[in-house]
Amino acid sequence: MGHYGDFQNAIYLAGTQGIVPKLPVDFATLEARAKDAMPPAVRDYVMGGCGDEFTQDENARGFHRYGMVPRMLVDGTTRDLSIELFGRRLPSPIFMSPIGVAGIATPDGHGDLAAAKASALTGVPLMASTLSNDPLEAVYEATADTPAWFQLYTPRDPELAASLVARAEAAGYEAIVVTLDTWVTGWRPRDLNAGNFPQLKGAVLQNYFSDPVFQQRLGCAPADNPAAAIGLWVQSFGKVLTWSDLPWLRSLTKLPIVLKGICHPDDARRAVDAGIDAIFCSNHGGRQANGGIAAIDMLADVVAASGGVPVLFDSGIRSGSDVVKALALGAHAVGIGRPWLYGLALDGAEGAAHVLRCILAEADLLMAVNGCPTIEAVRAEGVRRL
Ligand SMILES: Cc1cc2nc3c(=O)[nH]c(=O)nc-3n(C[C@H](O)[C@H](O)[C@H](O)COP(=O)(O)O)c2cc1C
Ligand SMILES: O=C(O)C(=O)c1ccccc1
Repeated sequence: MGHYGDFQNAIYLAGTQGIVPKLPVDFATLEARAKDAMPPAVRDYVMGGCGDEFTQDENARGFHRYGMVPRMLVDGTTRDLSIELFGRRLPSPIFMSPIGVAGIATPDGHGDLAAAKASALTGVPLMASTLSNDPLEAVYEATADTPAWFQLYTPRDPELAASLVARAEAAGYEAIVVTLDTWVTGWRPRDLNAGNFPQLKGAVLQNYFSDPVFQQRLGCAPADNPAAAIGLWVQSFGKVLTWSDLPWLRSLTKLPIVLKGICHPDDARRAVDAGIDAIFCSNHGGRQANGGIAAIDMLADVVAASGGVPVLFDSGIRSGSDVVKALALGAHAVGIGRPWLYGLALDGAEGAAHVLRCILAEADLLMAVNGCPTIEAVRAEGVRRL
């Protein structure tokens, strides 16, 4: 339960004292500012996608194809944006999607801790990436009282996979999110033209370097032989998961398991039949495959196929209105990706928190204006396809 729209009052009130927000409240200006602020290697990696970035652009453009119709004479004085997920009541329906290079997006190299702090400041859960500049235990600590989930890039070495999952569970993460679409890297011209792949320079590999199984396989401390450590990471990364691996994944943890990267309703159905706890409809922000349909255009079908199992969604969310549209199309919770990273790059934890607050404020005010003060009402009202 939150009055997220109050953030707007605070901005206008500060304005009467001549104070304007440190960061922009809209995505376009934020992106332009972040573009200038990020070092080129981070900028290309974060802003770029696959091929000519058709799918990446379509993800955001796709939201223009849906419109809400306002309802009047509804008492929207108090709004309830809370949801229930993984046995918890969460104050809002948004979460921070995993971003593997957050660690190098702040000058101190501790962007993952700053992201976790933004989560703590806002109550918006962080889906912490396997690719991190700080070990997952430290990232979890920094999330404080806000629940956090661990995103798993499943290593080829089953014992290393088991170790990462066990560490995440022991640390306190409340779900394991298995990303399915990134066992091989998609064709990314911006990074290829610059010959830039941060992981190969040793960035964001701390979850591996701090892992006892990884260290045992390496035979020395990663710091003693960084080149060998990076080489072992290259060998370890990217298990090719198939349906037959789901029982093994299930055996690794008691936590809820989420599958990230499902866009086809048949895949959603099969995952639900296999006992998966939640589906994450996402095309990785157009970073893995170009030429694909906008993720938002598949959401309703995935929801219909999931038979009531919660469907998380991301890819192209840029504003509060995008969040509300995704909810109206049946998403249970909505992931924010690049926008929080841009906030983080501009002003650390405070910058990421600012972006999340803006998105929540817009969603809250939109629900008020549209006469849909609860998420149930948003879903019942739905959206029109233009
Ligand atoms: C720079 C960057 C790094 C990412 N790293 C990861 C990752 O480590 N794990 C993962 O599952 N998804 C990763 N993603 C994908 C996001 O979780 C999310 O699906 C995507 O950003 C959604 O698209 P949008 O940001 O354009 O809305 C990454 C995305 C970006 C932009
Ligand atoms: O950049 C990404 O989106 C990402 O998550 C990733 C991670 C490892 C290898 C390739 C891509």
